[in-house]
Amino acid sequence: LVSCAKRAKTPNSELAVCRVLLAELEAHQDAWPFLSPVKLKSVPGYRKVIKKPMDFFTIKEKLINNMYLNQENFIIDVNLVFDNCQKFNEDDSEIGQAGHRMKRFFDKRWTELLRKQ
Ligand SMILES: Cn1cc(C(=O)NCCN)ccc1=O
Repeated sequence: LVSCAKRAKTPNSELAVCRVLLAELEAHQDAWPFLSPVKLKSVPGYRKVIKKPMDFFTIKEKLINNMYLNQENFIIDVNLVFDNCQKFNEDDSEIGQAGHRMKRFFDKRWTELLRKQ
């Protein structure tokens, strides 16, 4: 048969990759600073400095509630976690180092997973 047009990627297959990626992020040994929202009451200055807090638990909730229309919106939120971390923490701090390691891991994995599609 004449080759048919490439089937459009259904949104849920795009989001399936996001669920796989998020599970890997949560399981990473350096994920501990990012697993839940930063406690604004117990971290002085965080509320003022970080305009758009984000964390892996919030991302999971948004995935479950279909609040991501595509991969791009998911990637934006994950990168927000790491950008917030770099803004608020010194690079040589425990949390700063964890953030850099998590970002490197994420960048590697989503290019691997997306290049495969
Ligand atoms: C990502 N991040 C986390 C914390 C924190 O205190 N997390 C609780 C770990 N149990 C503080 C600053 C920050 O940028």
